[in-house]
Amino acid sequence: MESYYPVLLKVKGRRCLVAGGGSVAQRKVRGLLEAGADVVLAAPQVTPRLAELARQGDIRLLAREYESGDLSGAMLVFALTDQRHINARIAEEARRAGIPVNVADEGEAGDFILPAVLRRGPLILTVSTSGASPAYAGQIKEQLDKTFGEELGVYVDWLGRLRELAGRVIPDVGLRRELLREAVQYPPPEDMEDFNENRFMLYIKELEQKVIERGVQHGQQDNYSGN
Ligand SMILES: C[C@@]1(CC(=O)O)c2cc3[nH]c(cc4nc(cc5[nH]c(cc(n2)[C@H]1CCC(=O)O)[C@@](C)(CC(=O)O)[C@@H]5CCC(=O)O)C(CC(=O)O)=C4CCC(=O)O)c(CCC(=O)O)c3CC(=O)O
Ligand SMILES: NC(=O)C1=CN([C@@H]2O[C@H](COP(=O)(O)OP(=O)(O)OC[C@H]3O[C@@H](n4cnc5c(N)ncnc54)[C@H](O)[C@@H]3O)[C@@H](O)[C@H]2O)C=CC1
Repeated sequence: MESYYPVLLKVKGRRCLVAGGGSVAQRKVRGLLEAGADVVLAAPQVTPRLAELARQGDIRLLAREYESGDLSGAMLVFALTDQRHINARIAEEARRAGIPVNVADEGEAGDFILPAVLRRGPLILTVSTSGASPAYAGQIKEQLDKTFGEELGVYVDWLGRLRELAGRVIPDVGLRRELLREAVQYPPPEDMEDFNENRFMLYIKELEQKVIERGVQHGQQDNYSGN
């Protein structure tokens, strides 16, 4: 079994070439669009949903078989046809062009594989079995879906704003770090929708006070090292 290296890629506005227009392509295109990719899809037949996306202008459809050269200028390539030899040919062309490729019918033949993905605003939970059992990755995602509600997205958004604010108002790196670690010990506040900067400042002050008190207890109030 391969040992894969997980990353989160920035694909916004970047061209991603998808060959194939079946249910697998539909799932992967949805993930690409969620991340703002510029999707070009080559396939003689596509699902109704993919046809609709093309009609709406959300993806560019080349309504024909994949042709050599279609992948030029792409950041990522997806070989998702039901023709094993075609997928292998596309993977070979991508490799020659130095473009990472995902191969649907033989994961290990590609350069990268996709995890099951659950999004809650900026919080992204991903699950992979390294190709051992895609169905199990999907099942764990379903379990996470029940555990992690939509409010987690609001909470993480809020933590992002707290962090941005802390960056502006707390120059001391060590204190800031203590504070931000402390902040995630809090349960999500009930009234996050009523967020305003004053409330935020109160929250930060409260946390800051806690950190300082703890520093005093340990006789380290002037000794935040930032490490
Ligand atoms: C290697 C990988 C490469 C890649 O596609 O990137 C790959 C490869 C293959 N999948 C196959 C089959 C199935 N794939 C799914 C579902 C998903 N497959 C996904 C990823 C991956 N699939 C990568 C590994 C990820 C990992 O292991 O963690 C998910 C997680 C993400 C996504 O696709 O977006 C998505 C779930 C998303 C969700 O639920 O949210 C189901 C379940 C279903 O359809 O309900 C089945 C049938 C049951 C089964 O086989 O388990 C086959 C055999 C094809 C054949 O028989 O011809 C191959 C070929 C091979 O084994 O190499
Ligand atoms: N990686 C994964 O998560 C999974 C992978 N698979 C594999 O992925 C393959 C595709 O699965 P589905 O989408 O369900 O198949 P599908 O049969 O629904 O769709 C196949 C698509 O490939 C297109 N196609 C055929 N020849 C082509 C060519 N020369 N150029 C461009 N497009 C071409 C067809 O027009 C069609 O749109 C399956 O053969 C299977 O081996 C299947 C399930 C999950």
